[in-house]
Amino acid sequence: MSTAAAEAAAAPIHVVAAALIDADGRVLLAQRPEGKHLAGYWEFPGGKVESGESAEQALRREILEEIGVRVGAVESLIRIPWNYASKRILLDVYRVDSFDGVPHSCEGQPLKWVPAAALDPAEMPEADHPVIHALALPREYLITPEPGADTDEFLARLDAALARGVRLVQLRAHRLDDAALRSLATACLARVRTAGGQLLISRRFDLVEELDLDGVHVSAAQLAELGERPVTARRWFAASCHTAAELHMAHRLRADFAVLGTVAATASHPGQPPLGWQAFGALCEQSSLPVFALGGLAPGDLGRALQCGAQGVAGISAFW
Ligand SMILES: Nc1nc2c([nH]c(=O)n2[C@@H]2O[C@H](COP(=O)(O)OP(=O)(O)OP(=O)(O)O)[C@@H](O)[C@H]2O)c(=O)[nH]1
Ligand SMILES: [Mg+2]
Repeated sequence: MSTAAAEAAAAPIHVVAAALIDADGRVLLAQRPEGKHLAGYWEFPGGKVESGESAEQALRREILEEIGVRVGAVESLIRIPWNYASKRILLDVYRVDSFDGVPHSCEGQPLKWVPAAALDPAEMPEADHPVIHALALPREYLITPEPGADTDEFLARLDAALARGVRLVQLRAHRLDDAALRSLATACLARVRTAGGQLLISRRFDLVEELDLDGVHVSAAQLAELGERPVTARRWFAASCHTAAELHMAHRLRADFAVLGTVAATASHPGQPPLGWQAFGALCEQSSLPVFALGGLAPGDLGRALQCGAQGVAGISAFW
């Protein structure tokens, strides 16, 4: 085999797919036909990029061919490198909220609309599981600073962030005793839930069920010691990562998403050399998880993070 042929053989198959969303927040799924790879599973409509086509052109062509609608604006959602036993794919998924026409089955495949919150990983191909999480996650992830003595002020800041539109919050309180932590977590949870958001707790997976929190966010050091996913599938399991090895470990332990940094220099972690956007983007591309950019960033860095293939931006000081 020539070098070029070997490289082509090693390249993953680029597959584009659409998370087509209707006005009621339901997502369109198509059932894979008998006799094909992953027959019977429900997938996002789409297919392979042909040579000479851009990903977006391929998406528009596939959606017109398979479900007969013209796609409007598209938003890149997540790119998932995935190895099946028989093939390697890059599943490149776009969120499509605007389209012309009524989706219908053009190739005989059964179709159904499923509320985004009810997407069931058990009936979808494994490579699609991170897509379900990417659809459920917002673009901003607030990590609280260590709470001080003034709880009222802390809760007022949280309220202000929720009023600004934050919906995913990690309570990061490492210095409180257990009683104070339980009480603060309960107070935060009530506020976050009222705003329709979700609250994760840093490190303390032992408190998730007890306090009915929405999930846990573990440190990279904890990740290295965990033998398995520490919370049930209905809770979020997130991990802090700094390297490709840690992202890989997060994936192996079935984390739902990762936070990767430090992207820029930050006063809160002065010892950590920043990755910079380029290295951040390269690590994001290799990961099959939704990844938030963290470290020295502000909400205004979202565009840059999305260009790198990130789910969004996470932060403490500039978000608080
Ligand atoms: N369209 C689509 N394909 C997916 C998804 N998830 C996933 O693993 N795949 C895989 O991506 C590959 C590309 O699918 P495809 O629609 O172009 O091709 P196909 O297997 O139907 O075969 P074909 O060569 O006859 O077109 C398949 O192996 C499929 O199993 C998904 O959500 N949507
Ligand atoms: Mg197809």
